[in-house]
Amino acid sequence: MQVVCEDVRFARGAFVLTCTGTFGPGFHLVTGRVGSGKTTLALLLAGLLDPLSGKVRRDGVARLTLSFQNPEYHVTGATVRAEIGSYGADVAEVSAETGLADRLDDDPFSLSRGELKRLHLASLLAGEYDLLVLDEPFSSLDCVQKRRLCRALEERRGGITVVFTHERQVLPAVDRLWEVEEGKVLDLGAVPEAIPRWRHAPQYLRDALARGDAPENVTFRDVMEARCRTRD
Ligand SMILES: Nc1ncnc2c1ncn2[C@@H]1O[C@H](COP(=O)(O)OP(=O)(O)OP(=O)(O)O)[C@@H](O)[C@H]1O
Repeated sequence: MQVVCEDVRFARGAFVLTCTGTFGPGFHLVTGRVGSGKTTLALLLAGLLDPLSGKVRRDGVARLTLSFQNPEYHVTGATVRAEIGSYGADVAEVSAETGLADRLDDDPFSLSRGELKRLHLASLLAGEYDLLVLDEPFSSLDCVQKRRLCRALEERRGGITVVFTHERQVLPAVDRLWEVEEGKVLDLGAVPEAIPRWRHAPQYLRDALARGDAPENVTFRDVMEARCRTRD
């Protein structure tokens, strides 16, 4: 199973995105500045945009989904109950997990942005996908929810998970790092070898590298463990 970008080129006015690379099974983290082309790449990977030239091949991918940054884009149900059901997810489970058991008959648009994001992600992650593309899944979540989301993503087995994010504090452990620089998609390689090449690395990771520590992954916990190892 893999998503292969073969000489992909996409343009909108002056903006051009290019990508050659393979998203294999595992967890991919894609970062880049505002407007660098992350959402464009997410849409191309999920097949919601077609390249102008080149090809996005989805080998062995039968079930795929894309989570938009704005949870409102996903709403189709008139009630929270109907909304959870629209994903094919278990209403009791998802409502308990999200603390929305007493809001089942409410309009999803009456929820706060964070509540709606949580509802969307919990409903979505109840499903199984060969390719799961998440655009800014951490936005609108508090720290506790971000950590829960990291755990849920890390626990996924099999398939390809691609997370596009600006998040700088709470990150999941990942297998491969990518960066988008002004439309150019760069495969930095597998973690941990890719970490020193990561220009968008959060400050805690930069500090660790500057100290000479060698974290095994990108989470704050990995940095703390590397610090302990170095001191030993
Ligand atoms: N529908 C559109 N029409 C014209 N230009 C667009 C359109 N959508 C995006 N763009 C432009 O394409 C470029 C890349 O946008 P994209 O949304 O992929 O960036 P991004 O890295 O996801 O940004 P952000 O971090 O703000 O989410 C930007 O310059 C953006 O203004």
